[in-house]
Amino acid sequence: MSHKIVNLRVRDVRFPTSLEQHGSDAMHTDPDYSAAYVVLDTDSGLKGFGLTFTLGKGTEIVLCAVKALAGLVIGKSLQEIVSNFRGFYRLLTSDGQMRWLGPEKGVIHLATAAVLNAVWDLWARAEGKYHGIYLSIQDPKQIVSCIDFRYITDVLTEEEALDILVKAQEGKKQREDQMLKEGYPAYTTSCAWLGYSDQQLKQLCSDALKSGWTRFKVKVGADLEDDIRRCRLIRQMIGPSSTLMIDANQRWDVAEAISWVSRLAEVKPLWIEEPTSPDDILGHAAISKALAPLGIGVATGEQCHNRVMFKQFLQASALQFVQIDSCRLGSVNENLAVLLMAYKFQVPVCPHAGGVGLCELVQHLILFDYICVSADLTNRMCEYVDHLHEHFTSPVVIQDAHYMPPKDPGYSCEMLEESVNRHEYPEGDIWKQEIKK
Ligand SMILES: C[C@H](O)[C@@H](O)CC(=O)C(=O)O
Ligand SMILES: [Mg+2]
Repeated sequence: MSHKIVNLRVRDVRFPTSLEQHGSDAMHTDPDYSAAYVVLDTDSGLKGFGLTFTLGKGTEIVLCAVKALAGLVIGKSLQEIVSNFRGFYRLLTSDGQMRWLGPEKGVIHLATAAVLNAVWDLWARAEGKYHGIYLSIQDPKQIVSCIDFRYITDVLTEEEALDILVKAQEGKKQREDQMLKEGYPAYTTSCAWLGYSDQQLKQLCSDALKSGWTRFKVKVGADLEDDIRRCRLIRQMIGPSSTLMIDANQRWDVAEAISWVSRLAEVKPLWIEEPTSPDDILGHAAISKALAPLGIGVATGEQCHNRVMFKQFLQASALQFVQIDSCRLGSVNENLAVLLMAYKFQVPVCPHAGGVGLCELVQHLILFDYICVSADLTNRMCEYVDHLHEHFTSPVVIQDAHYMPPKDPGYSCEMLEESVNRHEYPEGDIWKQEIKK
């Protein structure tokens, strides 16, 4: 069946997370976790669901961008798209007029991610395989045919990518069985958003320890003395053998980042995440160099907008942990390119998932990375945040601080219709009540 796409719908879905300071950090003090939510209808009745993540205000702009891309999608059959997925990716990202809005960055790229995520969901559903994306694309040749290698062939050619994937076929079945049994290691960010009180932080941390969590991320960057107090508190609670990461969400200049993080070295963070502007590759390289003697790495990627940026971060040794994002990059297609480049540079991938639906999406990518690319779990873990999963038809399953492989076909980002209706902005009940206040 060809599954011709006959319609694309996009909705503005917002959750008032700022009311309780969930998701708050040094730069985003009041995020309302939100999404531009895309549904593709086909002539066969099969649907594809996709989204891109936003923080509330401005989601309507992403909706406009999705609508601008719709004309490139409607009328195409799934068959036509996946038989030349690289070409389709390029059609969306390199339209002769629209590429001026990016290219491959900002709102238009977020919109591209939402649309392509829905196409991947449609594909995986059409394949009907359990365990989602990573089992839907198996053949190394098919995998590389989804990637646009333009701008990255100086570090990774199609032939090299194919070679990596072919070599990783060895042991794939064992890794798959291992994941089905044990799951993929995760860390939690949900205990220590910046807006949480010490009391809340202690309670959440103690609950997380009881549930088996051993890896924790703490938001920092607003006030140094506060950071020292909060990080000491967490380190004391989790003990010396648990892993601690800190995240500044781009708060500092380069020199400030170095001196601030040096003061926090006593709590032994594994990484400092987004210490400065996400575009400052050489700044990150300087921070990496300065913090290496303290045993602290630099992690970044949640606002790294395309594969070219990741390429340069890797070339410049400007990061020690690659944080891919399922909605910032151009969907699975571009994430595949980054996973393969990270493998080539032997830098571990630890995906970003703080947001609505990101855990659901990114679990597929990291399972793919382990099973089909890296075959390595050293220094690797996937972020988990404990918010809003109840709004999805196939929410992530966490067992003993591990992501268990998804069981339903698809890309796991279909939301419950009732949740979408209630949270649609500004007409949903939730927002009508909020606006009345
Ligand atoms: C605004 C988001 O919650 C952001 O703080 C998430 C993030 O940086 C992370 O999860 O990492
Ligand atoms: Mg972060």
